[in-house]
Amino acid sequence: MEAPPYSLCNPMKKTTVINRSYAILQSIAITSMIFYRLSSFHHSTPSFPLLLVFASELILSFLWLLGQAYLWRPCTRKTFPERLMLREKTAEQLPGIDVFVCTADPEKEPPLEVMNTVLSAMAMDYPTEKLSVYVSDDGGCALTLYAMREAREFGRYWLPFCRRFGIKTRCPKLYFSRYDDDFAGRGYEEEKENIKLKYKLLEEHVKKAESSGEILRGINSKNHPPHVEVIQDESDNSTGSNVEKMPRLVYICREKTASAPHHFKAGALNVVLRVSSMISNAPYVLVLDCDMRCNDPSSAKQAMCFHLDPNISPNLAFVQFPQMFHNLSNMDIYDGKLRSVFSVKWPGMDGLQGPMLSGTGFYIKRKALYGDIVREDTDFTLLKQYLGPSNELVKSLNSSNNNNNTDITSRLLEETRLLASCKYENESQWGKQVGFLYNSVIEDYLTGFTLHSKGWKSIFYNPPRAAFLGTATTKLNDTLLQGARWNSGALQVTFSRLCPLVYRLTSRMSVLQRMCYVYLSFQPLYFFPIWCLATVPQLCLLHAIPLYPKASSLWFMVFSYIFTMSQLKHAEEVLSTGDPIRTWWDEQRIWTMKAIISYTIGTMNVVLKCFGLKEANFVPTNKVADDEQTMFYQKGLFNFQASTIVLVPLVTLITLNIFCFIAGTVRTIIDGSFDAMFGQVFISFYVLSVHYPLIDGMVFRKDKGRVPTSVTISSVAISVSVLYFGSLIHMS
Ligand SMILES: O=c1ccn([C@@H]2O[C@H](COP(=O)(O)OP(=O)(O)O[C@H]3O[C@H](CO)[C@@H](O)[C@H](O)[C@H]3O)[C@@H](O)[C@H]2O)c(=O)[nH]1
Ligand SMILES: [Mn+2]
Repeated sequence: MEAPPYSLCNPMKKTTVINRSYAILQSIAITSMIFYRLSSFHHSTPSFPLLLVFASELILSFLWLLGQAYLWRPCTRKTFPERLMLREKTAEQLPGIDVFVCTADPEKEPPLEVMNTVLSAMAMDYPTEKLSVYVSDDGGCALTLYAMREAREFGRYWLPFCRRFGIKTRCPKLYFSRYDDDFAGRGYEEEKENIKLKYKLLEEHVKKAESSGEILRGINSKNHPPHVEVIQDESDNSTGSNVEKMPRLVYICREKTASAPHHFKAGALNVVLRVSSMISNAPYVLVLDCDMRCNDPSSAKQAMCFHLDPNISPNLAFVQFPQMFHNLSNMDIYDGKLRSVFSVKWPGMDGLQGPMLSGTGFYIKRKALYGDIVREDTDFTLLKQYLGPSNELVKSLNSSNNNNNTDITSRLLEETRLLASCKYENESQWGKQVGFLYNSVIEDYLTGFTLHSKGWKSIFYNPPRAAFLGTATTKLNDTLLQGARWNSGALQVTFSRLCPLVYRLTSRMSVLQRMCYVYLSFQPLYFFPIWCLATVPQLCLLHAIPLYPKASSLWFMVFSYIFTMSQLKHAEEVLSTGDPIRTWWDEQRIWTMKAIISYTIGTMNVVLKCFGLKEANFVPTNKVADDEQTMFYQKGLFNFQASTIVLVPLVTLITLNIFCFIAGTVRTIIDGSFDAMFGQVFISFYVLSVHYPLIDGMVFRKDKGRVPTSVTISSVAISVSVLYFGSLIHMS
């Protein structure tokens, strides 16, 4: 009899039926709409506004069509780590895992938080000698290094405590804030108090070091030599059997100079990839952002249920866990949890070739990152052309150094300085064909895409207990600017030779899988239809130019069917992922805001970059919560303390819609043209009701989070000019 598998994959049958029926009916409706538009053009030459609206409809339809790929074949998975442990029997047989934790900015990413992430990773439920944790510090900050040393010392108490009492929340800060483990064994209470005191002390140490400022003097985050340090303390040298074994902890600060490009996170990850190959060279790598604490110590074993399954493993590149967050409010007005990505799109792709790489929370096969070139028969010199000048690195490819050599020779440590230097990658294929790719600030998307195009598969695993918990953006400004960075990254890919629409068309990637990739890289294009639909029908309403069929006509049914069904589908999706119906409405709003701000800024950045007017940039998101901002977010209130570039367009559009709605409706009533203008009245009504919080912020709110009066005034001024120019167009 065949042994039971380590994991199961269940197709979501009911969802599939709903999704496909919706897709088919909606395609018929969309085709009819396009037919209606084209045949109406046949009768009379279309006006400019009508052309804009039609172009918008075409773009929306194109993106809609691509989006259906995510819904075609969704599935869910289950793992059985106990079976794995039973079969692999001893810890010896488990493969090594190297955990990479990236940090870049000690102000936005406080070392205390990084330390918590590192501790949670070191405390994972995995054989100690098979686990190494590497911290990549792009900030070159001595405080971070100091915090890592302190963390390791604290780990001596923390790790045994977690193991002894089977604590599930292994991130100290989270644990002390919620104590949700229902353990009450002998000695637990006492130990808990004990360890809590130690943790407080640790926090104090780090805070003191920070406030003394001593440690931060002379640090330059853009210019510093490489520094690799295997963190050790006295107990490491003692051989007593009562000394708790600890996973290895390595601090890496790569060299940076102002003149050499450092390629942001991808560059950092590639350095760690090389350096770790000298030290532990584990066959699997877990990548974590500095705020992504491990929340379930068993995630490594869960991932191994796939990586060690002989039926799945040969072409499996990575197992992606969803990003989840510890600081979400019940009223997540900014969609900080990225619901549609991790509850709909990724499970959908899981039924195809697998989810996209999502930056953090994935277990990836080291070999997959080294690229096709790494085969046994590849010539040594060719390998060096790919991997750069280090012989040691090339040698490491075929050695399965399983992380149990405790002392790393000084020669290898010296080699790591070379591997972490700026010039190392010159004339190699790092970032082009090897490691994490550089063409875009969304290195994850791009790297995952090329892996899939080479035939690798991936798996999405969403376990009952969140495996990792990060910090979600809880400010309007942060959310929209983060979205702008992602979307300029996406568009960078669209405009490059790696554009998923055309790259390696003959590869083994399925059409549906490709559609998913194309969707994300073309998504910034939403900016065009959304801007158009937020202005053109409204201005035309004001000037009594009808853009839609009469409400009483049959063709109007087509338009209202498309709109209603897409809303119902969205609502159905929200409810089926277990969210309240309010989320549907909130998502409508934040999605439009993203289209207006993030997609637009994202597109502008890429255009400016094409003309050499702007450099690609990766400004890390803020991970420090201030009380005021958290208060607004927790209450589900928008915080309009945001930069002008974010606020002015939004407020201007709302002002414009208010004006057009009121004046336009009055006019249609006087003219008696309600039948012809109903569609447009409805659109502006819809815009205003979805974005009511903006009106509230402009007119009624008195608190600090309201829309600043200066913004309202300038926005009113801009909308008046738009109205004026709008009427000029009409006259021409
Ligand atoms: O020059 C840099 C810039 C950033 N980072 C690190 O990259 C991580 C992600 O940065 P963050 O500011 O948190 O960006 P997010 O937009 O929240 O990140 C999401 O989007 C990124 C780009 O797609 C992915 O890499 C991330 O994993 C994903 O969580 C953080 O740990 C940073 O420290 C570096 O190491 N070096
Ligand atoms: Mn982040």
